[in-house]
Amino acid sequence: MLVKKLFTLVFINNEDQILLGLKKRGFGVKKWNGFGGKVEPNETILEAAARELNEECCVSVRPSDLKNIAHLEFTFEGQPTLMDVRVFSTNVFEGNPKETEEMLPKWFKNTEVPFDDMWPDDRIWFPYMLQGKKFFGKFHYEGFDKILNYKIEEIDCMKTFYAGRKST
Ligand SMILES: Nc1[nH]c(=O)nc2c1ncn2[C@H]1C[C@H](O)[C@@H](COP(=O)(O)OP(=O)(O)OP(=O)(O)O)O1
Repeated sequence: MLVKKLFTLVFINNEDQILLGLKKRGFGVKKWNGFGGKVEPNETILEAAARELNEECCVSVRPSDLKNIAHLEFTFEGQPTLMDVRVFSTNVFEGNPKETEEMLPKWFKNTEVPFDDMWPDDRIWFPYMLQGKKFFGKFHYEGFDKILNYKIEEIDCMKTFYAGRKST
């Protein structure tokens, strides 16, 4: 049986730019990605998303300004963990992104996202996000570089999507 672990992933948008961070250590090291991490037992998912963003690049958002735009699931061949990732975005934020021990933040034009240095799945689902669509994606990996199979679908309403799931 798969053990689900809940994560957040936050993207900050500013006109035609998106804020990404180069992960300096741990899971996904040397890859550009949004900001996020595990949800602690004493916080809501939105609080966790805002906290991780602030810890990783010193940008502040109000949890209520975060829009849930997608849900992603990642599994790895031969491993019992399912990474359950809630994806959020917002263009309402405060502060200039600053480098931290975990992340080096940088603004990228929406047309110049560095897919060669990101998770391979990002190339598949970023176009949905950049077009303002809501979506669900499910990716099964061999190791961390090869996608064995995947599924992606557009969603009308995230609330309805979560209501139809057994948990989270
Ligand atoms: N295949 C993938 N594609 C993607 O775009 N983002 C992924 C991904 N797999 C994981 N992520 C994201 C989800 C989450 O935001 C982040 C992983 O979180 P971390 O391991 O950095 O968590 P924490 O910051 O809580 O960890 P520690 O502080 O090191 O305990 O990477």
